[in-house]
Amino acid sequence: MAIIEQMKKIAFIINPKSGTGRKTKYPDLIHKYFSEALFEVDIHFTEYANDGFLRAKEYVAEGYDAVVAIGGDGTVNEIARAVMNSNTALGIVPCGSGNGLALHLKLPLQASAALRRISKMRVNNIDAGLLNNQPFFCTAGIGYDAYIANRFAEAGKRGPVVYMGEVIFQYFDYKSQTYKLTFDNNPPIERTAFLVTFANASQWGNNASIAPKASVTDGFMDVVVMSEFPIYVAPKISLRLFTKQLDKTRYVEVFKCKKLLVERPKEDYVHYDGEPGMMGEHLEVEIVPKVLKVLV
Ligand SMILES: Nc1ncnc2c1ncn2[C@@H]1O[C@H](COP(=O)(O)OP(=O)(O)OP(=O)(O)O)[C@@H](O)[C@H]1O
Repeated sequence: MAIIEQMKKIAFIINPKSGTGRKTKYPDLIHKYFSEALFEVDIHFTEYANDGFLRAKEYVAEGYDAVVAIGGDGTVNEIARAVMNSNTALGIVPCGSGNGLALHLKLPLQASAALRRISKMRVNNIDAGLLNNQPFFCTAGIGYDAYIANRFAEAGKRGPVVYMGEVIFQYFDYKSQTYKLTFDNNPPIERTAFLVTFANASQWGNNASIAPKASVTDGFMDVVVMSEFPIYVAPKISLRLFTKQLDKTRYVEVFKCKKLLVERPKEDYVHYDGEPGMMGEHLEVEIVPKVLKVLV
């Protein structure tokens, strides 16, 4: 961990659509913690999806020391993608529905506390994941969680209540799939799985610890393969998910690797940091060590 000295230029990108709370309070709060004497501050409210990525790229080109994402994991992903492999650090003020990376990094969840922490400008370098070259920083996945991410996006409403509703009601319709998995240089294995999560960090968000032992600085990805389970064990699995013991259930296998090839029956849903997407039957997932500077 190092301290960035003479930190001057910091930008804040606010996603007004993230989570459920209003974002109008942020400019005043930011000016409270980032005095003009010490910081050159710029604030940008996103106007459309991917605006955060494009604006953050401009901040990188303009030599900003940090770009702070004020939003959920989708906003964090957009800005992290833009600043990775540069000298610009990512800051996070979590205000989404899941806040997976912020929770994994144990960052303050409350806005004032998060801004105060960011103003200290402490930097750590973390790994990133690539799913068919699409960067993710927390988790990406296929199977049920990807299906849910896509359903949640289609629901048009945000928030944990809508999300949990999707998780519970879609369970009954979802059919597990068979995947061929090749970890690093090992012989391929086949698994029929309810979901497969590629974890750089431990969290899906909301403290649901899908890969309790995952580290964002170890240069490895934890791959969680969950097989289909009878509905009566769902409460026990949920309990283990929220008590960081999911790896102890017999429906879960965890593999550590740097690279994974997945072959699946057809083009299908994926998610990266909870963002919905569609990809082909061949997937290549890998970890790229220490490519993102984060304010911790
Ligand atoms: N102004 C905007 N209008 C519409 N969509 C936007 C806008 N700005 C950003 N987005 C998109 O909003 C989506 C959701 O944002 P984000 O993930 O930050 O919030 P969330 O879904 O509420 O939180 P979480 O991911 O933690 O559950 C992202 O896909 C992002 O690209």
